[in-house]
Amino acid sequence: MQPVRHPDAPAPGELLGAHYGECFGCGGDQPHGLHLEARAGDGVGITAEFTVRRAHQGAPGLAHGGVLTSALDETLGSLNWLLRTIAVTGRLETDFVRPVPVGTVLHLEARVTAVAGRKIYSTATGRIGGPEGPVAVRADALFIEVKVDHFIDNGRPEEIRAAMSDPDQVRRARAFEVNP
Ligand SMILES: CCCCCCCC(=O)SCCNC(=O)CCNC(=O)[C@H](O)C(C)(C)COP(=O)(O)OP(=O)(O)OC[C@H]1O[C@@H](n2cnc3c(N)ncnc32)[C@H](O)[C@@H]1OP(=O)(O)O
Repeated sequence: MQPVRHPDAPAPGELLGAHYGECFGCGGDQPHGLHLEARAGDGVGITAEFTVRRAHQGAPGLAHGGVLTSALDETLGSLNWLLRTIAVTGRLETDFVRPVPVGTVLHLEARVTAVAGRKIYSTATGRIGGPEGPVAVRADALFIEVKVDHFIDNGRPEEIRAAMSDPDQVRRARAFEVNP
């Protein structure tokens, strides 16, 4: 099925903000995290930027492939905001096309390609040298829709308790509420 942008999705161009302050991908409270900033795009699409820092190296002066995959995963996960669905990564296949030096701004773009029941198919690219620059990484993903209980039942209790007692966190979680 063709993906459908939820009527209450953030407007195109709107900065999405972090879904969880401790998230390695987007959280502001993770000193070595990616601090990825995502914006709603047109249709069921997202754009995001991530600056590769020293803490993200694999080889001298180059980004670690797993970190680049994390940036793609986070960007693809941000598509949840547009579907207003809670979904987790089930499968993620990454192509590394060009090396990415430290200091690079990775310009990411992701979109949902199809939805089939609980399965959400999506694709993403990361470009260097500008939003129209050459593709350095790309990924195809399958996200699976879950209930909020997925996190409550599986997360370590102390973090779950802290998140549930934080009104800001509860407000952010509501943006992902399952469609009525
Ligand atoms: C804004 C938010 C940002 C978030 C960004 C970061 C996103 C993440 O990194 S999330 C963290 C990483 N992911 C995880 O921890 C998920 C761990 N895995 C799980 O919990 C489970 O395997 C889960 C929930 C994905 C699926 O389990 P379950 O709910 O029992 O579903 P299940 O019935 O097995 O599968 C549902 C469908 O998906 C398919 N499926 C599930 N996993 C896969 C897979 N890996 N590959 C292919 N297909 C799969 C099944 O075949 C099934 O298809 P169908 O309906 O056609 O029969």
